[in-house]
Amino acid sequence: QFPRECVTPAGLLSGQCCPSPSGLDNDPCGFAEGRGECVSITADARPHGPQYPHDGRDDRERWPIRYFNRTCQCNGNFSGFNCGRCRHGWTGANCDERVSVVRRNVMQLSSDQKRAFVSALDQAKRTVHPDLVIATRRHAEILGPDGNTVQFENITIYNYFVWTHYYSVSKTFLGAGQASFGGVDFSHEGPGFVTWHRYHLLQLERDMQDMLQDPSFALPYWNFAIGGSTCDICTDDLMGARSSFDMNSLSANSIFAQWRVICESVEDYDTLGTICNSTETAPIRRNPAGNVNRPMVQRLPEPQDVADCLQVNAFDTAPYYSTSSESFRNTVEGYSAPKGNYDPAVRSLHNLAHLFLNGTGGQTHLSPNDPIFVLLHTYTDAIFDEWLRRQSPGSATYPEENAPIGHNRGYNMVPFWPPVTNAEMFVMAPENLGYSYEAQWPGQPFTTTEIITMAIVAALVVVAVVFAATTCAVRARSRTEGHQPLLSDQYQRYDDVKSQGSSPCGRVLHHSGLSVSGLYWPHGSSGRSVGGDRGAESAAHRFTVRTKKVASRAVDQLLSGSWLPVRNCAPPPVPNPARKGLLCRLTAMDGDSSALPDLKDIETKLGRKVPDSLIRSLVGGKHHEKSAPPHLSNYNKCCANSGDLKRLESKMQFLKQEMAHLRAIDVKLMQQLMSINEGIESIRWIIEDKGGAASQDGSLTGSLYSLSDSQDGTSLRGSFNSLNDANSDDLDGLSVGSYLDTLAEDLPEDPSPTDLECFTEKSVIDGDAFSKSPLKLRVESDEYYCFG
Ligand SMILES: O=C(O)c1cc2cc(O)c(O)cc2[nH]1
Repeated sequence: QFPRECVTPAGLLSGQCCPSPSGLDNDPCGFAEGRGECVSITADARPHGPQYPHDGRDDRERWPIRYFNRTCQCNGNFSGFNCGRCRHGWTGANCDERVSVVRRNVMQLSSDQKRAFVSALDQAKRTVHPDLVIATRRHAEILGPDGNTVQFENITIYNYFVWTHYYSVSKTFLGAGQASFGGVDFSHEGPGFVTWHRYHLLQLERDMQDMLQDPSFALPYWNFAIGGSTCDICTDDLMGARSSFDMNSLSANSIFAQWRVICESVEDYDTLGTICNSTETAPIRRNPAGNVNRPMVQRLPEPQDVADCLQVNAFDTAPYYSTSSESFRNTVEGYSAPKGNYDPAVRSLHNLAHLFLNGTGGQTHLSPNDPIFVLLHTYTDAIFDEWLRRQSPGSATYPEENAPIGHNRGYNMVPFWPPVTNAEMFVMAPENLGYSYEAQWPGQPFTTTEIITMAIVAALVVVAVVFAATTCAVRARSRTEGHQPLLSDQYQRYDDVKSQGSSPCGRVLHHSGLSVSGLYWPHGSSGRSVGGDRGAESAAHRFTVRTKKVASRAVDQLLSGSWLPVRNCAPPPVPNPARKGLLCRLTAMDGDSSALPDLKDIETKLGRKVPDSLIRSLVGGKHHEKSAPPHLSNYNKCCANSGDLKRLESKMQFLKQEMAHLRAIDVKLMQQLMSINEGIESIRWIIEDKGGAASQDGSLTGSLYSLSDSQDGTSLRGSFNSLNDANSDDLDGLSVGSYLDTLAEDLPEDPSPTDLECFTEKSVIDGDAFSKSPLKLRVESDEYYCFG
């Protein structure tokens, strides 16, 4: 906590700690070289939160004024208790060269790197700190019984790391015979949690760099958010496996089995007012996932917890304590649920990782004794740094006052020396502190902008698909019509195609209303709105509902190949044999020319030619397929009779009906186009409104997948259902990619028309769901599209 050279009786009495980096007298803080000067310490005097009601009783109040009130203030990038070194991130004789280290995932280190790291920790555990010593008595007793024997002692680099943590969390001693006050914590349960531990790690890293004489040494991190109940770093090449003999101990093959903890005598500290010293006692205890009394701490945090936590925007919220809700700090610390809501029963992220260790690492006054602490906290710091990177908060984001004692922005963090405030650590590490993390962050839900972009792209795809399908259908129809005038031509039903045995899809086509209806969006049928609200639909809601319907059916139909029949099932182009040949055939029917109409006469009356298809149909009706090619001259021999004329009239009547039906289909097509247009308008509405359905949940899950649909007809491979089920949306939380993966897995590689036909019949037509579905009506209606 304090430089060795400052803790003399004279130094303590003077309250000044301004050593010289060169060891020269009268050169405090390297003043002669322009490094720094000795100045009065500014201690935070702003009000702290109500948690601590014992002002004046604790040595840590207004740190470090109780011990020293003057320190070195260093110029430029000079730093350290005597301005003899550089600020973090700088190096060189003049501290004007940038330097940075990379903290990496400990699991991804090579065997040699792991060995080097473990060895470095062990060396730190055995190497006396070169500069700092620790107080072993409270300030009131710091000069010893004789008033001249300072109560400080040396401590190793690693134990100093342990001790500082202990000192920051220890209770306030209120006097012999009185219970110590535990409602105080200078490094936890407040905004300073992240800044305090950041500096704590920086100091250890720097001390180890000096010890190793390796400025590139970087502390690795443990990604503890891996879920499950396995401690992956608890192996003998890293932090120590479990002992085969004692499940609470470390394997004898681990170097850490030799370590002994400090600061265990918490009873003494609290009742006698003593302070932890450097005396090592018992081995480390650890039993990962072994707390049988608390199932909640038997599993590590999940990756999603980190993603969720990073989505919490506010750094901290009043009362800036362990009860804060919607606070990033309280969430990463682990007193809130990962999404930020405070729940006293919850332990998540950092806290959960501590408690998971279930032993030395799970008790605040002891936890750094387990070296896992280092890795656990570097990862916590990495999350903090990622949050800083995403949010780019100004210093004002950090509360200036009313945080628990020790946690205000300007408070000097206890018990570090030289004084360093929380604010100084509330900065992005790569730019300001000379280190960065090589880390990948779990996927996050989509931002509003991303959702809008995806909605637009999805809508455009749907529009393109619908247009393509429509064009295809129209082309197929026009091919059928052979570019002949509708009124005078036989319009060939797809049923006919099937009956001619030309397409196995014929039956499917007959039931095509199922999917054709899916392309229509009657206002009255959009049914349930999000969350079951049956109130008036907003434009955004209509858009999302429709986007979902169309997208789901488009995906279903495209993936199942049921749109392919637009190509496959379109009636094959009617061969266009020479008209002359056809007429000849008419006259060659067993010589029964009286059975045939006088087509030429009819043509004259109508003022136009009799369509080929009609002629063909007349020929077919007579079943004279094998007739020899007739000659046109024979045609003139044909005589009309009234029976034929009646047949012709009824044919024409039928054609008129068909025409009317076709017009109805054209109207429906127009309706589709209008609906698409409406969808586009809705998108525009969302973009202009900036709120809308897309931001209701702030995620794709919320805006696209939680859509509802009143139409719950069964669909091919069930994908229709999963997209449309209003009440149990199985897709919540799934990505589009994984949903499509699922679809793709479900589908046969090459769905044949026969598959489709069978499926349509069994699952759709006969199924109970179908009989209840409003789609049934459409299935029964005549449609000419091939949407299966
Ligand atoms: O109970 C907790 O939430 C808990 C335990 C524990 C131990 C530790 O060393 C910490 O730094 C935090 C902490 N929280």
